[in-house]
Amino acid sequence: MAKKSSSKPGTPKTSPVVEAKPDLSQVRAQIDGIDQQIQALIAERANWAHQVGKAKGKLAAAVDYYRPEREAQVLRRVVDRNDGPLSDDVLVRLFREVMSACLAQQEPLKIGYLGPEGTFSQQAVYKHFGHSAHGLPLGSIEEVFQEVAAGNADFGVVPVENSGQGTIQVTLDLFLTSPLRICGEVELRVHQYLLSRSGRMEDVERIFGHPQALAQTGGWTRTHLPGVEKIPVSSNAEGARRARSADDAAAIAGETAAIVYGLKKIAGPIEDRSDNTTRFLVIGRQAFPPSGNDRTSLLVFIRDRPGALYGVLEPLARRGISMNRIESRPEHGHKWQYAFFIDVAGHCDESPLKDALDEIGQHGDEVRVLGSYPVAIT
Ligand SMILES: O=C(O)C(=O)C[C@]1(C(=O)O)C=C[C@@H](O)C=C1
Repeated sequence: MAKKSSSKPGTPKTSPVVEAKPDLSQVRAQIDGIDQQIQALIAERANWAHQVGKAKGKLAAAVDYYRPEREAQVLRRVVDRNDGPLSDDVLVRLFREVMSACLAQQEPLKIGYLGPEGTFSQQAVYKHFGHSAHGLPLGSIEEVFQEVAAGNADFGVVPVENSGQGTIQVTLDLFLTSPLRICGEVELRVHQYLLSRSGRMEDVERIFGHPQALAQTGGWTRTHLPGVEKIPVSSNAEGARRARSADDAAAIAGETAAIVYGLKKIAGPIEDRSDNTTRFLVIGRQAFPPSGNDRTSLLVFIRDRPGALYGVLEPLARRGISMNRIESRPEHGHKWQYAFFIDVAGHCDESPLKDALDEIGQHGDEVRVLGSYPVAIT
């Protein structure tokens, strides 16, 4: 949240007086002047960002110029400086767009996501990389992993968990065999809407939606549309696409899908939980240095012996390293053996996490660092 405080150096002396009715043309003249300054400063910033690019030397592609740890530091400073009236979310969004445009001066990043256009994954891509990145809609989460691994996309954005519905297991399972690294996380507040061609609730006899979307809105649909058929599809956007071509069909999807597929809102937001949030991971081919507030995702293969899991967790707990997630999945090709996905605070190159990982490694359990990355900012 934006912090309220008394004015500080740099606060414009021309802030509008609220008591008297201001003169519209005078106020607009002020805004014109400020816009001119902002534009000049953005151009100056873009020139400096170009210099940074040169300072990095001759690199092969856009992906080589991208620095998520630096972007996180810039955005944290934006939040720290914010005295309102705009919220932290809004300011972070604006500054992300500026950095996205600055980076795209070299060449836009190519980001794979679960398509088609209009999915929440696409929203997560633009939330994290800004609109100067080039989104690449793909057919499945597996394809996102494949295209990043093959170098056809610079990064991928894949859903990993929802605050109400839990883990997206297909994503975790792909990490069991993939060489890719986790380079970031994105949290997206998910608002679901009932959408249709006509916008009339009385026309609806069938509802298309991704199984997660149908589950997130189960309470609402049972109350308001009891007995209506629910048809699971591969993505919310696919549901919107199908609803576009039938009078008696509706889709449950986000606002972006409504715009992309030309549907009207019947109702919404209709998610049962008001804090409905999906967490996405950014996957890439390289590791990045610490940003100052990082999280690390570990994949631990534990051999079948007494106290094996304790042996992994104890060195973390002893050093006061907080763990905010642990999840087990059956190991591929090893019946009744489990792999543990563990998220902990800190960066794997820094103490105390580095020391804990060294100690765990000495027990003979296989510990893979899937990635250390900046904690999501707003
Ligand atoms: O600082 C850098 O390394 C830059 O390339 C500049 C900049 C920015 O616009 O601030 C742009 C892209 C990077 O991902 C990080 C930051």
